[in-house]
Amino acid sequence: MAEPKSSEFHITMFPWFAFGHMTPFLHLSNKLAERGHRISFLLPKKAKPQLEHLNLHPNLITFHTLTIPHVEGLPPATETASEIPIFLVSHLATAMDLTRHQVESAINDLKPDFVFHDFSHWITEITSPLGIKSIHYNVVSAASLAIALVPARKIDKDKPLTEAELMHPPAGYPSSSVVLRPHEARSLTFLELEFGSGLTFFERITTSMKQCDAIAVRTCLEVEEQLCDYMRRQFEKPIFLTGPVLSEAAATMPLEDRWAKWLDGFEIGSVVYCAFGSQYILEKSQFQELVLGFELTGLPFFIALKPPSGTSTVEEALPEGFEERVRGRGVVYGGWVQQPLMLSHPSVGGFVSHCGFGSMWESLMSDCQIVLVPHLGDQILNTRLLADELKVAVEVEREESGWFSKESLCKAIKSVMDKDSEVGGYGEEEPRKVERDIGKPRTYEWLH
Ligand SMILES: O=c1ccn([C@@H]2O[C@H](COP(=O)(O)OP(=O)(O)O[C@H]3OC[C@@H](O)[C@H](O)[C@H]3O)[C@@H](O)[C@H]2O)c(=O)[nH]1
Ligand SMILES: [O-]c1cc(O)cc2[o+]c(-c3ccc(O)cc3)c(O[C@@H]3O[C@H](CO)[C@@H](O)[C@H](O)[C@H]3O)cc12
Repeated sequence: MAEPKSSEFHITMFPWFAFGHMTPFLHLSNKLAERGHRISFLLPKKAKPQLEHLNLHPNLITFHTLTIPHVEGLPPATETASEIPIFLVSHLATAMDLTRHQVESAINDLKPDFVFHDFSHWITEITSPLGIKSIHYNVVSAASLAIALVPARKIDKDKPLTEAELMHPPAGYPSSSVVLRPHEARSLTFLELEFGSGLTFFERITTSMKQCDAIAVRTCLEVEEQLCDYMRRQFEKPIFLTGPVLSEAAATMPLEDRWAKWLDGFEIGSVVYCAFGSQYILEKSQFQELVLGFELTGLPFFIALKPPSGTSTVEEALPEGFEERVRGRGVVYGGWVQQPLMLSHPSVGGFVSHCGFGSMWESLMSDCQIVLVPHLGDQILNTRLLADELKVAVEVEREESGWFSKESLCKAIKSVMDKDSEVGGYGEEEPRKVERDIGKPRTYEWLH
């Protein structure tokens, strides 16, 4: 009699060389390892020491490093997207494609049951002949995918779409609120640009999603049911939803003492925290307007942002006299903080976010009121999802040029933080959060 097939799988992870991708792939690996599955995680050499502390199951999750070849146009020794400006990432995609023979030899040696991948459109040429299932795991919202990266979005390399055409969602797109406004259409022009040698971003991702055995998305039905259904119809294949898959490693560490002590000095739910993710850098004038907007609220605040362009510290970029005026109630910090722990500190009651997909989930899973200031493509769509479709956040009003004033930021913050306001108003006993209760995320299917 044949041996019964083991229900524990061996899975190879091969994410895009950006921390916004490798980190959620590792969180998913932790969840799968919790269920007894074994993971071989392929990543650039330099990324390994930065991710090791997030590996909660070193007995089951093994890192396999890749040597990233040099590609003309990239600074020497570049291995991840966080080391280069955004306009150079296309060359990093070329470098990723050049690791193909290393990936092929790893897969041949490891013989996994599944390969989870995202930006390697060629992976099925390796997995299919070996009978290995490939899963394209998307770490961005279903909204961002459904509006831009589906077969119904007709993109012809030889006839680029105009901004007006890009603004219109593809045929059958199910939402009238998760859409771009006319002046935002340019945020999708990158779809038609080369991403790696000889193919566009659109071609890379849609080829990968068409050829894989199944698509997975880091989302849940409560938040994106219709959009996931649309994706399933577009690609005519199963869509597996993983839920938000947040880091459990982060929750086990304490918040840095200096920040915990500072926050302890304020009333419950009174401090507004602000951060815009790992990539975006504000212009100096917009940075100054932002901090002045916080000053105007009169509320305690903690801003963790990179120094704006043209400066090397946040201190040198602050407006005249700002530090003295907000001393004791406001911090502007130019370094990295433990965001999930900041959001769960009892004194923090508001989060001003760029709505990157990681921050979007962290804000939804926290008790904070949410104010959104999106900057790039998918952040705008995530913002529309939270503010206009789910109505659990408030978006800061911008001018057509993209500029937001200190007054509009202050107005948005006060609208959610003010006890007497319509959205943020206190009920009988507890502060009433903008309606939000997604409880345990519901997924279509989950890899057991
Ligand atoms: O000071 C900080 C700032 C940020 N963070 C963490 O860094 C992560 C940032 O990830 P986000 O997805 O929110 O934003 P990023 O801008 O870094 O990511 C980018 O790539 C992935 C896309 O989905 C995002 O939309 C895009 O903005 C969050 O998990 C957040 O908790 C900190 O821990 N400390
Ligand atoms: O900006 C984006 C707008 C949009 O509508 C869709 C996407 O999709 C993806 C994407 C991410 C992961 C996938 O498996 C598929 C699609 C985006 O990814 C980002 O692309 C950048 C290239 O311009 C890259 O630098 C960044 O690291 C990716 O996270 C962006 C959008």
